[in-house]
This record gives sequence, structure tokens and C-alpha cells, in this order.
Amino acid sequence: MDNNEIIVKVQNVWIKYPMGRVGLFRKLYVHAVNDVSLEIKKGEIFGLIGESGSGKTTLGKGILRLIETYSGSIYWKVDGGKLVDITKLNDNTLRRLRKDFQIIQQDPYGALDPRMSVYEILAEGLRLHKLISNKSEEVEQIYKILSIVKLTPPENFANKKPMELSGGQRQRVVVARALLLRPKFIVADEPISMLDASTRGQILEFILNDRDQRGTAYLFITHDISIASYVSDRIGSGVSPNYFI
Ligand SMILES: Nc1ncnc2c1ncn2[C@@H]1O[C@H](COP(=O)(O)OP(=O)(O)OP(=O)(O)O)[C@@H](O)[C@H]1O
Repeated sequence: MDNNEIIVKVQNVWIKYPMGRVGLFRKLYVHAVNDVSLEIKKGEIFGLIGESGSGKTTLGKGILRLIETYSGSIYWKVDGGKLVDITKLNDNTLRRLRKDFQIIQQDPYGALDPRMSVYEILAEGLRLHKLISNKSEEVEQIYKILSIVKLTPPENFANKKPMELSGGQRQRVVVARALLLRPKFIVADEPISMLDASTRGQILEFILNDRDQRGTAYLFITHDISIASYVSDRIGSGVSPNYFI
């Protein structure tokens, strides 16, 4: 495994949110991410710490282009080995690359569609990215990932809806959904903040195992410095946002 391979490169990125107007002509913005640059290599867990509101989630979503950047470049390593600036790509091209760049969201309650079963939630990504050729392969892969995240026996969980699950079980589904696509990179945004101590330990082990076995790169967002120190190879910190006109 070449662990010097850069998977994600962020170069002088700024992200700001419009906050309304001052007077007739001037707009007020929250500058949530100010001139951030970083690189994350294959198999590396980059811990991002910082107080609440310091722009960690904004940066994580910006790296995945789930929100638009104001300026700067974000490069993803795509199949074939090239680093591509995804801030310049159109939606269709970006959609094809998304399989390899996933997110584990902060809030297991908001992250799952309440109308879908666990099976449908997991199958959606496999189908969208055409990763399976038949139904039995789909069932096999979904049951396997449910076993890995300890939602066992899988057949008991596959047909449940998110509201029938505890917070910890939902977070396991969110983790399973990201891991199932075998991505190159995952933004893990406070993946254990809402969980009890034993579930926290298990989710961290899934992430560390995935990194060790597949070389997945992670941006691991947390405000807990001891968790960041435990999982991360390197740590960066967010700073409080500025309000600019
Ligand atoms: N959709 C939005 N519209 C306007 N301002 C926003 C929006 N989302 C975030 N912000 C502001 O941007 C700043 C950074 O928010 P962000 O959620 O990235 O911080 P964070 O470090 O992830 O915080 P936390 O640890 O509480 O999740 C905050 O001041 C926040 O109020």
C-alpha cells in the first residue's frame, strides 16, 4: 500500500454564508472557513478539532462539495491516479465520482430517510453507483456490512425503519452506508458524539479497522481532543469564524 498517495488536497479554501444586508447595497457574511489548506493521504486519519461553530462541518461538507466554496481548490484522487479539482466539475461528472468520497454525518436522527427500511437505505448507494449485478449479490453485501457493524442477525434489522432503532443502532447504519461503497475517503463528522461509551468504542474500531484493511483516508471531525488524539495520525484545528462585509 502506497501511504504517500494524496487522496484529498485542499488549497486556500474560503467558505462563507450570506447573513442578509447592511443598508441598501452591502451584504453581511459569516466567513466560516478562512483560507484553509491541507492534504490527506491514503490510510491517514486527519483529526479536525475546534470549538462549536469554528467551521469544522462547513469544511467537511465543502471538501465533498455538499456546499459550495467561495474560492480555492479541492482536489480528489480519481481512478487512474489523477488529482482533479472538483470545484470546477459539473454535477454529472461529480455524481460519478461521489462513490469514493463519502460522509458519516453527525446526527443519526437526521441522516436517515424515515420512510425507507435499513435494507433500502443501504441498497440505494449500491444501485445508484451500479456496484452489484444481481439481487443475491446485493443481499449478500448488505447482510455482510450489517454483520460488520454488529447489527446482527442482519435479517432482523434489514426490514426495520430508522424510528424502530436506537440512536446507536442508527449510527451503525450511517457508518455501514458509507463503508459499503468502499470509498477512498470519508468525512466522519462527530461520528460518535451522540453514543454511549461502549458503542463509541465499537464505532471507532470499525473506522480504524477500515483504515487498516482498506487504506481508507478520513477527515475525522470532533471537539474532543482525547478522541482526536486516539484515532488521528495528524491533527488540525478550526478557528472561530469572522463576520465580514
Ligand atoms: N447554513 C448556514 N447559514 C448561515 N450560517 C451558517 C450555516 N451553517 C453554519 N453556519 C455558521 O458557520 C459557522 C461554522 O459552522 P459549522 O457548523 O461549520 O461549525 P462546527 O465547527 O462544525 O460546529 P459544531 O462543532 O457545533 O458542529 C457558525 O458560525 C455557524 O453559525
